[in-house]
Amino acid sequence: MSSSRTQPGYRIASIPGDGIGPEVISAGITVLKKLATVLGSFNLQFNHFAWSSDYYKKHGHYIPDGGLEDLKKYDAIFFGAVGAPDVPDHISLWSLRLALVQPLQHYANVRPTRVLRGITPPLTSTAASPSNLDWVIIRENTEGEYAGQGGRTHIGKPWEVATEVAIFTRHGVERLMRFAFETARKRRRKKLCVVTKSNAQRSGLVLWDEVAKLVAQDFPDVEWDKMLVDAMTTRMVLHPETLDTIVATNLHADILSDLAASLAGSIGIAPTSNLDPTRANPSMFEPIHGSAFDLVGKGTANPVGTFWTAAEMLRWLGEEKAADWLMVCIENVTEKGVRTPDLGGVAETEEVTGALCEEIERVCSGKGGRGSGGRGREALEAGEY
Ligand SMILES: NC(=O)c1ccc[n+]([C@@H]2O[C@H](COP(=O)([O-])OP(=O)(O)OC[C@H]3O[C@@H](n4cnc5c(N)ncnc54)[C@H](O)[C@@H]3O)[C@@H](O)[C@H]2O)c1
Ligand SMILES: O=C(O)[C@H](O)[C@@H](O)C(=O)O
Ligand SMILES: [K+]
Ligand SMILES: [Mn+2]
Repeated sequence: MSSSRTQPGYRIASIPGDGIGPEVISAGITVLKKLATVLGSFNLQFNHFAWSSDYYKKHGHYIPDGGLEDLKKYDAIFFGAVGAPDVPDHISLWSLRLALVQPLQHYANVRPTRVLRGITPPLTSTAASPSNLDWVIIRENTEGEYAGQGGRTHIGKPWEVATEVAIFTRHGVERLMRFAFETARKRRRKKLCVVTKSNAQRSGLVLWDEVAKLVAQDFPDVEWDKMLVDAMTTRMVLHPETLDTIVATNLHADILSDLAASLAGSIGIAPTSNLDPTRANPSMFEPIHGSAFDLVGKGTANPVGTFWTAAEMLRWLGEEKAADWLMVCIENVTEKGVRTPDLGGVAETEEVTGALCEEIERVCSGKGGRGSGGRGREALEAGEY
């Protein structure tokens, strides 16, 4: 039997979606294929799903009948973004992204942020420097403010009523808190900050706090504290070194994670994993940003968030070493200064992608090394990463 037959193979469903989604997902697939070819230790097979706002305008739905069942046959989902100027945002988000993460029970949304090598964070006068901004935000991803409970009556009348009810279940909060404490425990500093708003939100977020306190009893080795979400923005900007793992509700973490990405350089660099930690369903991986209508077709979308996302996907699939190597190569490229305009550079998406493929060839095929510019495979194998 040839060795290639014994290699692990992964089936990936790619859903590029809208706007810059297809631009960054195409870049991500190019890089993943290059990495798999150069390493030669695993195979990736991509199948494309054309579910998007254009598809919706033609067919009247984003996900066709049986689509969710089809997706369950894959090992992972590689997602771009959804949202188009001529479809209301609540229709597109609820018909595609939320129509995937909720039924697939992706209850843990994981958003790491750190300052990649070579990137100067925008607020250099504050404490947000590479050595002290290294966080992972855990976002509750299936309930809370995104529970979908609410409605409108007397539409258009002066007495119109609209409700948007946040739902917090003990089950939902507890499984998420456990995931957050476990994440904190695996990190070097073993610190968790529980973000809340239990002064104003006196039911759901009081339950949130109580469950955090209960779960904490099972993690005596994790040092944890609690922070109101408004004050948290200040702490993130002025005292980033006091934070490590952060857990917050669906909406709070959505907002805080865009702030985190920008403090580290740009919304264009940060990844997202939508995880079903039970592994009953395939998990979904996407850059943190949306479809960015303003950038479509310009060729300047930053693909780094998607590359980092690709590394997170490989890690979840069990390809830890490949994930580490990919991160080394990504940071060699950012350090070399091949950057898109959001990071102050002049490179286009394709140039960054090409530079990363070259770096993968150089580092991962064993040609790289300490003497040849960026860091290489030897350094990685010596445990320097
Ligand atoms: N997960 C998702 O699919 C997702 C996430 C966020 C927003 N959206 C949707 O995307 C649409 C646009 O939303 P928005 O403008 O609020 O958020 P956005 O993330 O699309 O863009 C916000 C800003 O960041 C910039 N930006 C985003 N990605 C970038 C990249 N890769 N490189 C460089 N700059 C980048 C954009 O140019 C824009 O100025 C809406 O329809 C929204 O609902 C979808
Ligand atoms: O899906 C959402 O909550 C957001 O609107 C989007 O911004 C995201 O972060 O995925
Ligand atoms: K996205
Ligand atoms: Mn968001």
